[in-house]
Amino acid sequence: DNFQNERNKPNSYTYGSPRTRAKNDVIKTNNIQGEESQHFTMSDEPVLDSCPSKIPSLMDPSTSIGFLQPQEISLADQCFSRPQCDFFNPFRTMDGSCNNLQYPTWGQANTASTRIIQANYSDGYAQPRKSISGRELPNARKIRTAILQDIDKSSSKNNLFVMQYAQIVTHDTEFTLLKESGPNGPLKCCNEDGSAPEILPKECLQIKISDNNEPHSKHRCLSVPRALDTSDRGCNIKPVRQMIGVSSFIDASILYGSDLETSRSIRKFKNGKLRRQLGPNGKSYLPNVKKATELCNVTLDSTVCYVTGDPRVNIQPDMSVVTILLMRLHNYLCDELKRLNPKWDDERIYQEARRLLIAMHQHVTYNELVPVILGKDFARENYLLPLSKGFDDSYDQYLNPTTITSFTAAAFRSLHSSIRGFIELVNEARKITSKIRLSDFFFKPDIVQKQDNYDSFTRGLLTQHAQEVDQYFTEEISEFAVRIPDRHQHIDLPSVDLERGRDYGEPSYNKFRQLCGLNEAKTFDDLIDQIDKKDIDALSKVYEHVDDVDYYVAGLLEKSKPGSMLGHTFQCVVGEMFFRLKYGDRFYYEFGHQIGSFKLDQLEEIRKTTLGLIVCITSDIYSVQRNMFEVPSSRNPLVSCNSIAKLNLSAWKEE
Ligand code: HEM
Ligand SMILES: [Ca+2]
Repeated sequence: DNFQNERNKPNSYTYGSPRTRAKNDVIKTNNIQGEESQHFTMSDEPVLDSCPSKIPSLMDPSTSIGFLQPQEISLADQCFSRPQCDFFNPFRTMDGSCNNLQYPTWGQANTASTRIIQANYSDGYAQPRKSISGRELPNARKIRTAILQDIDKSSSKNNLFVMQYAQIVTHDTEFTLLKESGPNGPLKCCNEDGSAPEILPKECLQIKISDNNEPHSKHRCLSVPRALDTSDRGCNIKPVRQMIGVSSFIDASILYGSDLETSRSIRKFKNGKLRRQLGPNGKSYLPNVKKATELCNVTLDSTVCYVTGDPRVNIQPDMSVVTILLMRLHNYLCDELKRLNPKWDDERIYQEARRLLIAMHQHVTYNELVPVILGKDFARENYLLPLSKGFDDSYDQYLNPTTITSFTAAAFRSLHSSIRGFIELVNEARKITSKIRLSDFFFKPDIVQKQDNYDSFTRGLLTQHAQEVDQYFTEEISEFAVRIPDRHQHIDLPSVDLERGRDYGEPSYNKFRQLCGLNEAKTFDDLIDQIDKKDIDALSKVYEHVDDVDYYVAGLLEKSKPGSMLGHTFQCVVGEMFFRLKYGDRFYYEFGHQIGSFKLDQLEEIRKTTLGLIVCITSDIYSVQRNMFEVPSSRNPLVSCNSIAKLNLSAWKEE
């Protein structure tokens, strides 16, 4: 019946379909018309990639091994009741439900993630994978300290804004919920004194820190509560799927919330606006939480801890800064829309401003961020770049946009490697005025609204180099990070990332090689096509067998692809996710002829959006570089905000 239908279609429809070829033509035409030179004037000639990493959706099934059986692809849909959809609603729901009218739970918050590759659990259900020898896999912390050390390697041109916008997109599209996290915070899998418990609670994974390996560490145990999954929702699909706490779509749920209640709690209900507080300097900041939560350890009425659509806003100051940027943008758009349409009521202005902000955010994501992360050639070849004119009519209702486990539990976490341990504050003359140590400011955003720090943080994001995405991580997140404020919940982020992959049942690296069109490695030496010899040696020292190697570790060791921050298999899986988040989103801003589509003149205006313009609108910064994800240089000079065309929203004026 119905269930059977949805199983079969995705594969037969997306693999090498005529739609793919049609799109190819469109892209070629654009190139001839010189769309190239528009935003990336400095872009070099295309770099030939001898072994291009395609994304599985666009691969011929004979090249990519589609490991999942068709009937497994949307298995988890059965776990959740079918929401009632309003077919004529031109606006997105808050939780992402009903985006797909046929499969209305796709992408909905608090439903299960989806898999693109067969899970590997040792019991076929939920227990983490073992070595093919039957023994336990090597300890995550041991791998981390052996291979994922702290070595300072700056990216040559990418700035920290790449890191920050990527974290925004992360929180927009994924939120791993932990088992038994309640009023007391997440489950504690280690003793208070940092030692390892004799008997491990069954909802825990545990990373022991061995005496031999690290005699001087004061910790003996890293707590890793397991992720909430379908079994916790009373649904017995096998193997389990982990729950995702936010709407999968790139819909600014970080700002608006992923449920109706949250979204209403942060609205002002006047002229469409979001609530805000005035800082000492008369500028807008997010409002403070009223009472303490797990992620906000407020002690005084005056403690600054922000409330917005997503509770992770306070995790580190730059995350707060960019969320404030989005809030200011929303309220700015409300003013503009109200001026053009004085008759619109609060609800109408709110929804129209939200729709427009999401479109701008998607445009920045696909036009500016995705080409930097994945490489411009890769983005173009895989239809990820926006068109330069006209509507895109390629919405694919059989493409599942739900957050992919391999993306959230491994591939996209690779950008943790781009984090810097010290954050620079920078003045208008682009001089560094101070530096803060990241670990001093986890969950302490009050620094953001002191003096003109907001602008100084933003300039810092624009001028400070990101770290390279490689096997190295700053100790600020591997040694000095905490999961929640003031609870001595020590966390080693790269170790947890690695362990989280096992928690999610991600198979070993070798399977991803095949998924992404590479040969299966029979021996460690076969990894040489992607990984340097010395790193292969390091892998063979910690792992028993090449089939044991974790995807996260090997992916970090892969040489990056031309023009991309990522290696072959991360580029492939991250590319697949961005492809689905575009063509599987009925409300994607470039689509025409959908109930929520923009008018053509509105779309053309949205396409003029750049991150530079948004920063100029929302701050007291007077100049920005054109290519906002690269540090300023003679090839990427600062330009005055006055020279950047303001948005012209006259196309939003109703008769
Ligand atoms: C200082 C900055 C950051 C901190 C402190 C931080 C911290 C964390 C923490 C504590 C987790 C949860 C780990 C777990 O229990 O599984 C996490 C998850 C994650 N982070 Fe970060 N992160 C930072 C920046 C970034 C950036 C720049 C990216 C860019 C892509 C990113 C991507 C992710 C992803 C994809 C996840 C998994 C999300 C989920 O499934 O919930 N993070 N991060
Ligand atoms: Ca979202």
